[in-house]
Amino acid sequence: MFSRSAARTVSHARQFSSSAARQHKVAVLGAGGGIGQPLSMLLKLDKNVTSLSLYDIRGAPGVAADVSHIDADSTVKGYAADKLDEALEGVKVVVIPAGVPRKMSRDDLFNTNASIVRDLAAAVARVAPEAHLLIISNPVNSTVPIVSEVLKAAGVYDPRRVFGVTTLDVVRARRFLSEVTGAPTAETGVTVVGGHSGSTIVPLLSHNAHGKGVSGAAYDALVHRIQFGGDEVVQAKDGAGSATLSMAYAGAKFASTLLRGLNGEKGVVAPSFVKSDLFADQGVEYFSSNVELGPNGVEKIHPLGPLTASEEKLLAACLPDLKKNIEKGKAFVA
Ligand SMILES: NC(=O)C1=CN([C@@H]2O[C@H](COP(=O)(O)OP(=O)(O)OC[C@H]3O[C@@H](n4cnc5c(N)ncnc54)[C@H](O)[C@@H]3O)[C@@H](O)[C@H]2O)C=CC1
Ligand SMILES: O=C([O-])CC(=O)C(=O)O
Repeated sequence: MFSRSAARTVSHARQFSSSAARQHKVAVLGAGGGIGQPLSMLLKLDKNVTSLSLYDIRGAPGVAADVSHIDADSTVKGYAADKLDEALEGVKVVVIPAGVPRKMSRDDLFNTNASIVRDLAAAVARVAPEAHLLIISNPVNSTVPIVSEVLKAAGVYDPRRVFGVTTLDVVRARRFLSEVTGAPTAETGVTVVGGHSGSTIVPLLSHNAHGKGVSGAAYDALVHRIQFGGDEVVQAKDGAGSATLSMAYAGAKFASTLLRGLNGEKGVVAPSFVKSDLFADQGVEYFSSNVELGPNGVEKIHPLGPLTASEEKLLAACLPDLKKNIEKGKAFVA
Protein backbone atom coordinates (compact mmCIF):
# COMPACT_ATOMS: atom_id res chain seq x y z
CA MET A 1 0.00 0.00 0.00
CA PHE A 2 1.18 3.55 -0.78
CA SER A 3 1.34 6.11 1.98
CA ARG A 4 -0.59 9.28 1.18
CA SER A 5 2.59 11.24 0.43
CA ALA A 6 3.98 8.44 -1.78
CA ALA A 7 0.69 8.40 -3.68
CA ARG A 8 0.96 12.18 -4.08
CA THR A 9 4.51 11.82 -5.45
CA VAL A 10 3.36 9.21 -7.97
CA SER A 11 0.49 11.40 -9.04
CA HIS A 12 2.81 14.41 -9.45
CA ALA A 13 5.25 12.28 -11.46
CA ARG A 14 2.39 11.16 -13.70
CA GLN A 15 1.26 14.70 -14.21
CA PHE A 16 4.81 15.71 -15.02
CA SER A 17 5.42 12.90 -17.49
CA SER A 18 2.08 13.48 -19.21
CA SER A 19 2.73 17.22 -19.53
CA ALA A 20 6.27 16.44 -20.74
CA ALA A 21 4.67 14.49 -23.59
CA ARG A 22 2.60 17.51 -24.51
CA GLN A 23 5.13 20.06 -25.65
CA HIS A 24 3.36 22.18 -28.21
CA LYS A 25 4.64 25.44 -29.57
CA VAL A 26 1.78 27.42 -31.07
CA ALA A 27 2.09 30.53 -33.25
CA VAL A 28 -0.58 33.17 -33.84
CA LEU A 29 -0.07 35.19 -37.04
CA GLY A 30 -2.10 38.38 -36.74
CA ALA A 31 -1.78 38.38 -32.95
CA GLY A 32 -2.16 42.15 -32.67
CA GLY A 33 -5.69 42.22 -34.11
CA GLY A 34 -9.21 42.12 -32.76
CA ILE A 35 -9.24 38.33 -32.83
CA GLY A 36 -5.51 37.82 -32.35
CA GLN A 37 -5.29 39.50 -28.95
CA PRO A 38 -8.02 37.63 -27.06
CA LEU A 39 -7.12 34.43 -28.94
CA SER A 40 -3.52 34.76 -27.72
CA MET A 41 -4.80 35.25 -24.18
CA LEU A 42 -6.99 32.14 -24.35
CA LEU A 43 -4.16 30.06 -25.82
CA LYS A 44 -1.92 31.21 -22.98
CA LEU A 45 -4.45 29.59 -20.63
CA ASP A 46 -4.46 26.26 -22.53
CA LYS A 47 -2.49 23.69 -20.58
CA ASN A 48 -1.42 21.92 -23.79
CA VAL A 49 0.33 25.03 -25.08
CA THR A 50 3.85 25.22 -23.71
CA SER A 51 5.16 28.03 -25.86
CA LEU A 52 3.32 30.81 -27.63
CA SER A 53 4.81 32.72 -30.53
CA LEU A 54 2.94 35.94 -31.37
CA TYR A 55 3.50 37.62 -34.74
CA ASP A 56 1.91 40.61 -36.46
CA ILE A 57 3.04 43.36 -38.77
CA ARG A 58 2.00 45.70 -35.92
CA GLY A 59 2.08 45.42 -32.17
CA ALA A 60 2.85 41.77 -31.43
CA PRO A 61 5.71 42.41 -28.96
CA GLY A 62 3.37 44.55 -26.86
CA VAL A 63 0.61 41.94 -26.89
CA ALA A 64 3.19 39.28 -25.97
CA ALA A 65 4.57 41.29 -23.04
CA ASP A 66 1.03 41.78 -21.75
CA VAL A 67 -0.12 38.16 -22.19
CA SER A 68 3.16 36.81 -20.76
CA HIS A 69 2.26 38.12 -17.29
CA ILE A 70 -0.66 35.71 -17.00
CA ASP A 71 0.20 33.08 -14.40
CA ALA A 72 0.09 30.01 -16.64
CA ASP A 73 3.23 27.90 -17.25
CA SER A 74 3.68 28.56 -20.98
CA THR A 75 6.26 30.99 -22.30
CA VAL A 76 5.27 33.82 -24.66
CA LYS A 77 7.36 35.73 -27.18
CA GLY A 78 6.36 38.51 -29.55
CA TYR A 79 7.85 39.08 -32.99
CA ALA A 80 7.89 42.29 -35.01
CA ALA A 81 7.07 42.56 -38.73
CA ASP A 82 10.52 41.50 -39.99
CA LYS A 83 10.74 38.45 -37.71
CA LEU A 84 8.23 36.08 -39.30
CA ASP A 85 10.69 33.23 -39.87
CA GLU A 86 11.90 33.40 -36.27
CA ALA A 87 8.32 33.37 -35.03
CA LEU A 88 7.69 30.13 -36.91
CA GLU A 89 10.74 28.18 -35.78
CA GLY A 90 9.76 24.86 -34.19
CA VAL A 91 6.02 25.52 -34.15
CA LYS A 92 3.59 22.60 -34.20
CA VAL A 93 0.39 24.60 -34.72
CA VAL A 94 -0.03 27.91 -36.57
CA VAL A 95 -3.27 29.85 -36.14
CA ILE A 96 -3.88 32.57 -38.75
CA PRO A 97 -6.31 35.41 -38.00
CA ALA A 98 -4.23 37.90 -40.06
CA GLY A 99 -6.03 40.12 -42.53
CA VAL A 100 -8.81 42.66 -42.74
CA PRO A 101 -12.33 42.20 -41.37
CA ARG A 102 -15.22 42.94 -43.71
CA LYS A 103 -17.50 45.89 -44.18
CA MET A 104 -19.84 44.19 -46.68
CA SER A 105 -19.66 40.60 -47.92
CA ARG A 106 -16.89 38.22 -46.89
CA ASP A 107 -15.91 37.93 -50.52
CA ASP A 108 -14.95 41.65 -50.50
CA LEU A 109 -11.99 40.67 -48.38
CA PHE A 110 -10.67 38.36 -51.02
CA ASN A 111 -8.20 40.68 -52.70
CA THR A 112 -6.51 41.86 -49.51
CA ASN A 113 -6.58 38.66 -47.52
CA ALA A 114 -5.69 36.28 -50.34
CA SER A 115 -2.20 37.68 -50.65
CA ILE A 116 -1.68 38.00 -46.89
CA VAL A 117 -2.60 34.36 -46.37
CA ARG A 118 -0.60 33.21 -49.41
CA ASP A 119 2.57 34.89 -48.12
CA LEU A 120 2.14 33.60 -44.57
CA ALA A 121 1.56 30.06 -45.88
CA ALA A 122 4.74 30.31 -47.96
CA ALA A 123 6.69 31.20 -44.81
CA VAL A 124 5.16 28.26 -42.93
CA ALA A 125 6.09 25.95 -45.84
CA ARG A 126 9.68 27.18 -45.63
CA VAL A 127 10.23 27.26 -41.86
CA ALA A 128 7.69 24.89 -40.28
CA PRO A 129 6.61 22.53 -43.09
CA GLU A 130 5.12 20.01 -40.67
CA ALA A 131 2.97 22.48 -38.78
CA HIS A 132 -0.80 22.20 -38.56
CA LEU A 133 -2.44 25.32 -40.01
CA LEU A 134 -5.67 26.74 -38.64
CA ILE A 135 -7.07 29.36 -41.00
CA ILE A 136 -9.41 31.98 -39.56
CA SER A 137 -8.83 34.73 -42.15
CA ASN A 138 -11.81 35.23 -44.46
CA PRO A 139 -13.12 34.23 -46.86
CA VAL A 140 -12.33 30.83 -45.33
CA ASN A 141 -13.94 29.01 -48.30
CA SER A 142 -11.17 30.50 -50.48
CA THR A 143 -8.27 31.04 -48.05
CA VAL A 144 -8.05 27.32 -47.20
CA PRO A 145 -7.61 26.37 -50.89
CA ILE A 146 -5.05 29.19 -51.21
CA VAL A 147 -2.98 27.86 -48.31
CA SER A 148 -3.25 24.32 -49.66
CA GLU A 149 -2.09 25.34 -53.14
CA VAL A 150 0.90 27.21 -51.68
CA LEU A 151 1.92 24.18 -49.62
CA LYS A 152 1.48 21.94 -52.68
CA ALA A 153 3.72 24.18 -54.78
CA ALA A 154 6.34 24.01 -52.02
CA GLY A 155 6.06 20.20 -51.96
CA VAL A 156 5.01 20.04 -48.30
CA TYR A 157 1.22 19.67 -48.52
CA ASP A 158 -0.42 17.21 -46.18
CA PRO A 159 -4.21 17.65 -46.31
CA ARG A 160 -4.49 16.24 -42.79
CA ARG A 161 -2.82 19.37 -41.45
CA VAL A 162 -4.81 22.22 -43.03
CA PHE A 163 -8.00 23.37 -41.30
CA GLY A 164 -10.49 26.13 -41.98
CA VAL A 165 -11.86 27.24 -38.63
CA THR A 166 -15.65 27.02 -38.87
CA THR A 167 -16.14 26.58 -35.13
CA LEU A 168 -17.89 29.94 -34.73
CA ASP A 169 -20.80 28.59 -36.79
CA VAL A 170 -21.04 25.65 -34.41
CA VAL A 171 -20.79 27.92 -31.36
CA ARG A 172 -23.54 30.17 -32.73
CA ALA A 173 -25.78 27.23 -33.67
CA ARG A 174 -25.54 25.87 -30.13
CA ARG A 175 -26.31 29.24 -28.57
CA PHE A 176 -29.12 30.21 -30.95
CA LEU A 177 -30.84 26.81 -30.64
CA SER A 178 -30.68 27.20 -26.87
CA GLU A 179 -32.32 30.64 -27.17
CA VAL A 180 -35.11 29.25 -29.34
CA THR A 181 -35.88 26.15 -27.27
CA GLY A 182 -34.91 27.25 -23.77
CA ALA A 183 -32.74 24.11 -23.44
CA PRO A 184 -29.33 24.58 -21.80
CA THR A 185 -26.41 24.97 -24.22
CA ALA A 186 -24.96 21.71 -22.85
CA GLU A 187 -27.81 19.99 -24.70
CA THR A 188 -27.95 22.03 -27.91
CA GLY A 189 -24.77 20.98 -29.74
CA VAL A 190 -25.39 21.19 -33.50
CA THR A 191 -23.21 19.89 -36.31
CA VAL A 192 -22.74 22.57 -38.96
CA VAL A 193 -21.39 21.47 -42.33
CA GLY A 194 -20.45 23.03 -45.67
CA GLY A 195 -18.40 26.21 -45.66
CA HIS A 196 -18.17 29.49 -43.79
CA SER A 197 -20.37 32.11 -45.42
CA GLY A 198 -24.10 32.60 -45.88
CA SER A 199 -25.72 29.86 -47.91
CA THR A 200 -22.67 27.60 -47.63
CA ILE A 201 -23.28 27.26 -43.87
CA VAL A 202 -25.55 24.22 -43.38
CA PRO A 203 -26.74 23.48 -39.83
CA LEU A 204 -27.95 19.93 -39.27
CA LEU A 205 -30.54 20.77 -36.64
CA SER A 206 -32.29 17.42 -37.05
CA HIS A 207 -29.27 15.71 -35.46
CA ASN A 208 -30.03 17.37 -32.13
CA ALA A 209 -32.92 16.21 -29.95
CA HIS A 210 -34.06 19.83 -29.37
CA GLY A 211 -33.28 20.98 -32.91
CA LYS A 212 -35.42 18.23 -34.35
CA GLY A 213 -38.51 19.84 -32.84
CA VAL A 214 -37.99 23.25 -34.46
CA SER A 215 -40.11 23.62 -37.60
CA GLY A 216 -41.87 26.04 -39.96
CA ALA A 217 -41.07 29.74 -39.67
CA ALA A 218 -39.07 29.18 -36.47
CA TYR A 219 -36.84 26.70 -38.34
CA ASP A 220 -36.31 29.09 -41.26
CA ALA A 221 -35.48 31.96 -38.90
CA LEU A 222 -33.04 29.85 -36.91
CA VAL A 223 -31.24 28.60 -40.02
CA HIS A 224 -31.02 32.15 -41.34
CA ARG A 225 -29.62 33.41 -38.04
CA ILE A 226 -26.93 30.69 -38.01
CA GLN A 227 -26.01 31.35 -41.65
CA PHE A 228 -25.86 35.11 -41.24
CA GLY A 229 -24.78 35.42 -37.59
CA GLY A 230 -21.66 37.27 -38.71
CA ASP A 231 -23.84 40.03 -40.21
CA GLU A 232 -25.48 40.70 -36.85
CA VAL A 233 -22.10 41.54 -35.37
CA VAL A 234 -20.91 43.52 -38.39
CA GLN A 235 -24.07 45.66 -38.24
CA ALA A 236 -23.96 46.11 -34.46
CA LYS A 237 -20.28 47.15 -34.62
CA ASP A 238 -21.31 49.70 -37.23
CA GLY A 239 -18.14 49.94 -39.26
CA ALA A 240 -15.73 48.93 -36.49
CA GLY A 241 -15.22 45.37 -37.76
CA SER A 242 -16.69 41.92 -37.32
CA ALA A 243 -16.83 39.25 -34.61
CA THR A 244 -13.65 39.17 -32.56
CA LEU A 245 -14.39 37.95 -29.03
CA SER A 246 -16.72 35.08 -29.97
CA MET A 247 -14.26 34.21 -32.76
CA ALA A 248 -11.30 34.19 -30.38
CA TYR A 249 -13.30 31.85 -28.14
CA ALA A 250 -14.15 29.62 -31.12
CA GLY A 251 -10.56 29.64 -32.44
CA ALA A 252 -9.13 28.72 -29.03
CA LYS A 253 -11.76 26.01 -28.68
CA PHE A 254 -10.81 24.42 -31.99
CA ALA A 255 -7.05 24.75 -31.31
CA SER A 256 -7.53 23.12 -27.92
CA THR A 257 -9.52 20.25 -29.50
CA LEU A 258 -6.80 19.72 -32.11
CA LEU A 259 -4.08 19.67 -29.43
CA ARG A 260 -5.98 16.95 -27.56
CA GLY A 261 -6.04 14.91 -30.77
CA LEU A 262 -2.35 15.55 -31.41
CA ASN A 263 -1.67 14.26 -27.89
CA GLY A 264 -3.23 10.94 -28.87
CA GLU A 265 -6.53 11.34 -27.04
CA LYS A 266 -9.11 9.05 -28.64
CA GLY A 267 -12.53 10.02 -29.99
CA VAL A 268 -11.74 13.72 -30.50
CA VAL A 269 -14.23 14.94 -33.11
CA ALA A 270 -14.97 18.49 -34.30
CA PRO A 271 -16.25 20.06 -37.50
CA SER A 272 -13.65 21.73 -39.67
CA PHE A 273 -13.33 22.86 -43.30
CA VAL A 274 -10.81 20.40 -44.74
CA LYS A 275 -9.86 18.62 -47.95
CA SER A 276 -12.66 16.12 -48.22
CA ASP A 277 -13.94 13.35 -50.46
CA LEU A 278 -17.56 13.78 -49.33
CA PHE A 279 -18.58 15.87 -52.36
CA ALA A 280 -15.43 15.62 -54.49
CA ASP A 281 -17.49 13.84 -57.16
CA GLN A 282 -19.44 17.10 -57.54
CA GLY A 283 -16.23 19.11 -57.83
CA VAL A 284 -16.28 20.36 -54.21
CA GLU A 285 -12.78 19.59 -52.94
CA TYR A 286 -13.05 21.09 -49.47
CA PHE A 287 -15.96 20.69 -47.10
CA SER A 288 -16.62 21.21 -43.44
CA SER A 289 -17.96 18.24 -41.54
CA ASN A 290 -17.16 16.35 -38.36
CA VAL A 291 -13.60 15.13 -38.50
CA GLU A 292 -11.76 12.89 -36.10
CA LEU A 293 -8.54 14.50 -34.90
CA GLY A 294 -5.46 12.49 -33.95
CA PRO A 295 -1.66 12.64 -33.84
CA ASN A 296 -1.49 13.36 -37.60
CA GLY A 297 -4.31 15.91 -37.67
CA VAL A 298 -7.36 14.73 -39.63
CA GLU A 299 -7.56 10.96 -39.08
CA LYS A 300 -11.05 10.38 -40.43
CA ILE A 301 -13.82 12.37 -42.10
CA HIS A 302 -17.25 11.40 -40.84
CA PRO A 303 -20.17 11.06 -43.25
CA LEU A 304 -22.97 13.58 -42.80
CA GLY A 305 -25.54 11.02 -41.66
CA PRO A 306 -29.24 11.20 -42.46
CA LEU A 307 -30.58 14.56 -43.67
CA THR A 308 -34.13 15.89 -43.67
CA ALA A 309 -35.66 17.25 -46.88
CA SER A 310 -34.96 20.82 -45.61
CA GLU A 311 -31.32 19.98 -44.95
CA GLU A 312 -30.99 18.37 -48.40
CA LYS A 313 -32.27 21.65 -49.83
CA LEU A 314 -29.75 23.69 -47.84
CA LEU A 315 -26.98 21.38 -48.99
CA ALA A 316 -28.07 21.69 -52.62
CA ALA A 317 -27.83 25.50 -52.31
CA CYS A 318 -24.45 25.29 -50.55
CA LEU A 319 -22.52 23.12 -52.98
CA PRO A 320 -22.42 25.34 -56.13
CA ASP A 321 -21.51 28.46 -54.11
CA LEU A 322 -18.85 26.61 -52.20
CA LYS A 323 -17.40 25.20 -55.42
CA LYS A 324 -17.08 28.73 -56.84
CA ASN A 325 -15.38 30.04 -53.68
CA ILE A 326 -12.91 27.14 -53.73
CA GLU A 327 -12.13 27.62 -57.42
CA LYS A 328 -11.53 31.33 -56.85
CA GLY A 329 -8.95 30.50 -54.17
CA LYS A 330 -7.20 27.94 -56.34
CA ALA A 331 -7.16 30.27 -59.34
CA PHE A 332 -5.54 33.01 -57.25
CA VAL A 333 -2.49 30.86 -56.59
CA ALA A 334 -2.37 29.37 -60.10
N1 LIG B 1 -13.33 32.11 -39.53
C1 LIG B 1 -14.21 32.84 -38.88
O1 LIG B 1 -15.22 32.32 -38.39
C2 LIG B 1 -14.01 34.31 -38.71
C3 LIG B 1 -13.03 34.96 -39.43
N2 LIG B 1 -12.80 36.29 -39.26
C4 LIG B 1 -11.75 36.91 -40.06
O2 LIG B 1 -10.56 37.04 -39.30
C5 LIG B 1 -9.74 38.07 -39.87
C6 LIG B 1 -9.20 38.99 -38.82
O3 LIG B 1 -10.24 39.72 -38.21
P1 LIG B 1 -9.94 40.79 -37.05
O4 LIG B 1 -9.01 40.24 -36.05
O5 LIG B 1 -11.24 41.32 -36.62
O6 LIG B 1 -9.17 41.91 -37.89
P2 LIG B 1 -8.16 43.03 -37.34
O7 LIG B 1 -7.97 44.01 -38.41
O8 LIG B 1 -8.59 43.51 -36.00
O9 LIG B 1 -6.81 42.21 -37.12
C7 LIG B 1 -6.08 41.67 -38.18
C8 LIG B 1 -4.62 41.71 -37.80
O10 LIG B 1 -3.90 41.13 -38.89
C9 LIG B 1 -2.68 41.84 -38.98
N3 LIG B 1 -2.06 41.62 -40.27
C10 LIG B 1 -2.35 42.16 -41.47
N4 LIG B 1 -1.50 41.70 -42.40
C11 LIG B 1 -0.68 40.83 -41.78
C12 LIG B 1 0.40 40.03 -42.19
N5 LIG B 1 0.84 40.02 -43.47
N6 LIG B 1 1.04 39.27 -41.26
C13 LIG B 1 0.63 39.26 -39.98
N7 LIG B 1 -0.38 40.02 -39.52
C14 LIG B 1 -1.02 40.77 -40.41
C15 LIG B 1 -3.08 43.28 -38.74
O11 LIG B 1 -1.95 44.09 -38.40
C16 LIG B 1 -4.08 43.15 -37.61
O12 LIG B 1 -3.46 43.23 -36.35
C17 LIG B 1 -10.64 38.76 -40.90
O13 LIG B 1 -10.31 38.28 -42.18
C18 LIG B 1 -12.03 38.32 -40.52
O14 LIG B 1 -12.93 38.35 -41.58
C19 LIG B 1 -13.53 37.02 -38.35
C20 LIG B 1 -14.51 36.41 -37.59
C21 LIG B 1 -14.86 35.02 -37.77
O1 LIG C 1 -18.90 38.00 -40.59
C1 LIG C 1 -17.68 38.15 -40.73
O2 LIG C 1 -17.13 38.76 -41.64
C2 LIG C 1 -16.79 37.51 -39.73
C3 LIG C 1 -17.13 36.10 -39.69
O3 LIG C 1 -16.68 35.30 -40.49
C4 LIG C 1 -18.17 35.69 -38.75
O4 LIG C 1 -18.52 36.46 -37.83
O5 LIG C 1 -18.66 34.58 -38.91
